[in-house]
Amino acid sequence: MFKFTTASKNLLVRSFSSSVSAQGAKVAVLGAAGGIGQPLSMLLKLNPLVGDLNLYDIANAPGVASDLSHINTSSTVRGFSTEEQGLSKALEGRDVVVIPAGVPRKPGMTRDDLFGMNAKIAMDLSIACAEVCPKASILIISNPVNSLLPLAAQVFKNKGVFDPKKMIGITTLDLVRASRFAFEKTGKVQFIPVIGGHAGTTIVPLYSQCSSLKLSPEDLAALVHRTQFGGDEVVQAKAGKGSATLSMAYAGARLVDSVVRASQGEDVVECGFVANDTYASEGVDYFAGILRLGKEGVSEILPLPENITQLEKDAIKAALPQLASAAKKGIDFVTNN
Ligand SMILES: NC(=O)C1=CN([C@@H]2O[C@H](COP(=O)(O)OP(=O)(O)OC[C@H]3O[C@@H](n4cnc5c(N)ncnc54)[C@H](O)[C@@H]3O)[C@@H](O)[C@H]2O)C=CC1
Ligand SMILES: O=C([O-])CC(=O)C(=O)O
Repeated sequence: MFKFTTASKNLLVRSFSSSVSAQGAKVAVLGAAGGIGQPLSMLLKLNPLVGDLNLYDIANAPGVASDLSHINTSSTVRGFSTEEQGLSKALEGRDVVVIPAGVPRKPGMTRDDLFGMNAKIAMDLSIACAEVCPKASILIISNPVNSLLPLAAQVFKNKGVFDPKKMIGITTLDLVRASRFAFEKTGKVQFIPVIGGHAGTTIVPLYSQCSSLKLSPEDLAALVHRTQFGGDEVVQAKAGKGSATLSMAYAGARLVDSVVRASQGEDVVECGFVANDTYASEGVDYFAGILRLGKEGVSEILPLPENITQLEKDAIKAALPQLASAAKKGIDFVTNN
């Protein structure tokens, strides 16, 4: 007969022990059956702060939900398909909506090349969110983030429900990469802010904030480049079978956890791509900043650290025109469709 080890007993008890989860956050994942959606949904099922998880996809969300619903944590999981108002039902009463719905890159493509395929998906999902759960935190994973976050914001603006504190384009994977790549040099896990946007040279890691990192200019340049093109590294390694999914699921689950913890009163700092007027004088209205999260979403966009380097300042400057045109592309799509 099977005997419980102490470790397995602990796991069993921990799985059921959270009293938070019974009333925990109500989260929806849109695109939940995909490469990111499935592991992300699993990580959310394992998070005791998430009490109720709705999974929506154009294919197989009920199957994924049925599978996850057997995991012995106390949250409930339900799956919704496109039939019978599935999307609206999935969004009812949500505190947080995470959106990894959309097509991923293949080698040779930029994230911007996905715009033609993913803009309509993002627009349809944003319209549903604006109509059903306008007060939820909307966290957008789908690429190109630099265009799709402004697109979703414009949908909410047109419907008169846009709250800049509640809509974040997820750049957390850039922070996860920066932290990991610096760890490979220093042996220490540290929070390294990454600002700007989420595509190539718009990704600006602030390695100046990693005090233990001592690198030659050449090695620092290589580290910055690896961080900016970490997504391409995975796309090439997967050789036509998609882009980062598992690390993205981890990063997405971390941001959801941060938003939920902040909503419960914890002081949490993350970075994310948001409506941000720091560079408005240069025509940039959306910029990934260092965010303090609070009970109502983004409570403050923190000023950039005073000791950022000239190289980092130059990188921000170089990102601005790209960010302005990417945002315009998203906004124009809403105007023209
Ligand atoms: N922000 C970031 O750091 C990252 C963003 N991404 C992006 O995330 C997106 C998803 O990537 P994967 O999960 O690998 O792709 P995938 O193709 O494995 O999954 C996408 C899922 O979206 C679903 N879907 C498509 N249209 C939909 C709609 N209208 N409503 C609901 N679901 C719909 C599909 O059925 C599929 O299950 C891509 O655009 C990718 O570029 C990927 C990695 C990192
Ligand atoms: O590179 C991609 O297409 C997916 C992505 O955004 C990332 O991994 O950072």
